[in-house]
Amino acid sequence: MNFFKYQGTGNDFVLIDDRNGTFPITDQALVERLCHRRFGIGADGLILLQSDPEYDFRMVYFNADGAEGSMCGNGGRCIVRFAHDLGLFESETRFRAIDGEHVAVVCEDEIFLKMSDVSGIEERAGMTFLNTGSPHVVRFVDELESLDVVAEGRAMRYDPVFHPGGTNVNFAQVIDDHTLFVRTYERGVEDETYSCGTGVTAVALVAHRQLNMPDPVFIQTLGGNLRVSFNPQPDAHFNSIYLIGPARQVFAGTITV
Ligand SMILES: N[C@H](CCC[C@H](N)C(=O)O)C(=O)O
Repeated sequence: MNFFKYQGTGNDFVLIDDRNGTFPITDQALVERLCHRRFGIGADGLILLQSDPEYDFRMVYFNADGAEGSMCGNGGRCIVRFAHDLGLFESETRFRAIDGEHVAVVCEDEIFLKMSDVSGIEERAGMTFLNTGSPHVVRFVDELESLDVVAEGRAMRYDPVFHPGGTNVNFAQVIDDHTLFVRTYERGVEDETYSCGTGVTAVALVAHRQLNMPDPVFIQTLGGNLRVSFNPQPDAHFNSIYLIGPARQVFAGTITV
């Protein structure tokens, strides 16, 4: 089986062209092994590109633990680049993911990915929580570089108010009037990743709502820079949300197990 490896701001994924639908989709142990950084290829997740009768393609995303995940923003940008590399579209595409339809545009190095509309921001047990396709807590801190993101993130990730699914946890530090530095503890990877697309989207919307940060919000992550553009609506609803940043292929190979 052939595979490709892509990364978007250091969030890395195994991409498989599964348009013939032969990937053993229920084999969670196989996906986990392929994502393992010692026993496999190594990745934060695995994504299948499948055929869809109504769209250019369908995205099926698995976290590194082998379970099918909710929406992945960086993975979404990576599969758009993959579909573009496969010649499935020229500059603009429509595809289906677990949270519904997405449109995206390839513009040189950058992918503009339209995210699902957001229908509110909640306070749960003192934590700011919203769903951008995946569930996210957003917490602003002063000293992000020295923060123990894994320990602090894990404590909230399993908090009973987020049962049964749990949540991803983002920590953000204000850099200037339109820029944030963000680090994320990702559920399903159960570790800090270099960047999380649905996470930085969540942070940008909360920064607009709570800190009046204007559109677009610029985000620095451990793996590079992203920006998030949006159209604010009453009651913390948002539409026309775009996650914008680079995504590229880093290698191609053959799975032999
Ligand atoms: N890395 C992903 C998030 C995956 C979401 C996953 N960790 C979950 O909530 O199941 C992103 O760029 O949006």
